[in-house]
Amino acid sequence: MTTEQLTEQIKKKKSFLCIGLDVDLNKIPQHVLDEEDPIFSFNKAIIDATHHLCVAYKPNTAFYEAYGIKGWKSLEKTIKYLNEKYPEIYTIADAKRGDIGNTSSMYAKAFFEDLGFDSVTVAPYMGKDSVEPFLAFEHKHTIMLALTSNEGAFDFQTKTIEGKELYKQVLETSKTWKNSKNLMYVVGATKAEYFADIRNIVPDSFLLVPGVGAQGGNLQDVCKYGLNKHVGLLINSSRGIIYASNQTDFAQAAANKAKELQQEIEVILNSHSEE
Ligand SMILES: O=C(O)c1cc(=O)[nH]c(=O)n1[C@@H]1O[C@H](COP(=O)(O)O)[C@@H](O)[C@H]1O
Repeated sequence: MTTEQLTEQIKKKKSFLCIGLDVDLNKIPQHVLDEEDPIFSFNKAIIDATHHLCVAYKPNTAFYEAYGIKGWKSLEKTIKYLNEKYPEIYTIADAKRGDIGNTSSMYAKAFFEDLGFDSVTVAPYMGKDSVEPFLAFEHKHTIMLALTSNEGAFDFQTKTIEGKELYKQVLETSKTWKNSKNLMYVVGATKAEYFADIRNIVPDSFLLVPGVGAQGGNLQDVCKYGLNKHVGLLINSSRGIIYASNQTDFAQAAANKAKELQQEIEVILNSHSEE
């Protein structure tokens, strides 16, 4: 999916919500555990109940890899279901990959070609030749970690090196890479005070913003400086939506939580379009 198509969906659905499918078998309702493929059954119910309220889903691959081959199969079934039943939905494989060039090419092939995701998250630590193999894929996006939501973001990302914070250097340098038009960036919702500076460096890029809900980030604070003229934001919530209930009403409870966020987003979008 192109960024233009994603923006169209955001305007049509009045939502830039991304729902994180971080499925933990210890947290899902007991009756779903009796199904043949509990992870897929859980995802399918959540997707069917929430697809009209969001524009994207982001399975974090750790939650699938943790269950071995079975987990990987559940991930494959989930992305296939999304691509077949809801082709208008944008999909993100949250895998945080990145390695020497030929290895990165294989990671890109796995997520873009084999599984058929629209995008994948990557870490920038290994530099240009570790990210460019992902960027080579036409109509696919590489979502690079810029300033993450966790406390450890202050260990390296905000450190000043040769007069500039590292996360700023990552953003600036990545703009010089081949096919950089295929880049999006991860910025944590817990880092709202950094959005103005980030938007100065990447005014037109999409930002994937995790950390609202369970991690305490605030939607209004993020939107104040995070929005750009095309909207340019995807706000992710995982636990705050999918574990709203662990009873038989779990899918409806997730939809209610998603609806709360979507309505908040709709108000923001309406006032943004009037500016
Ligand atoms: O790349 C990410 O999505 C990510 C980056 C980041 O800085 N912080 C962060 O929480 N994430 C992911 O976003 C999701 C957040 O989940 P919740 O805190 O449950 O909403 C998890 O899958 C995290 O791995």
